[in-house]
Amino acid sequence: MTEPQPATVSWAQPGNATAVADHIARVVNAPGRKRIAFTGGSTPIKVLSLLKDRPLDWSSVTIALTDDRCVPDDHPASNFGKIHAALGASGARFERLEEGAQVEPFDLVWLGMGEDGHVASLFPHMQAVVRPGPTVIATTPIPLPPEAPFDRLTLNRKALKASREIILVVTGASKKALLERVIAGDDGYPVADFLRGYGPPVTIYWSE
Ligand SMILES: O=C(O)[C@H](O)[C@@H](O)[C@H](O)[C@H](O)COP(=O)(O)O
Repeated sequence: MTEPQPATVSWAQPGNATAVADHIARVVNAPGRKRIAFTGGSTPIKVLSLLKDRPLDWSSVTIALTDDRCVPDDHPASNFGKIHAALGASGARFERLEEGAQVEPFDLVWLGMGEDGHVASLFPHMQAVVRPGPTVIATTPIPLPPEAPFDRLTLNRKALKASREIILVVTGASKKALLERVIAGDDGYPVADFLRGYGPPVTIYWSE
């Protein structure tokens, strides 16, 4: 087991959806089998449609989710539903979130971030079933966010950090300002654990 390293953080230039799709395509095209954890939320929609239209060979890829809302796959809030709609016919293998399941390491973890600095479904305030090791846990945000008022399943911190690298894809001035505060030393947000602790290198893709 390699010694944990302090996380390094870099800002991609450009940080737009095309650049994110290029990064993911490089991982997909690498030799051998790959595991990629996809974020949920609305930011990925543009990247997913770019990836869907690219002639990539997904047959060696396992697509996992960083987290999901506890809703049926055909519910508009389902992260699995969104990702499967874009890549379900790609030939990739899909790995569902199963509470308590041990999670294998990833080649790439793709995170988004909420305005409160949450990543995956690790919220500043939440009920959470704490489990040892890299695993899937159940969380309930406190308060329930109006845009997605649901219980969640999420990879825990250890599972999210068990990756060769992390990309953090965010839009808008307020999220950029939050990240700059965290990088400058503010530990008051869940994202801080990934930018200032020990863990894989993080590339931030930011756009307006
Ligand atoms: O299920 C979710 O909501 C996500 O996994 C979550 O962590 C998301 O990345 C942020 O909430 C940002 O969401 P937006 O991209 O919609 O701003």
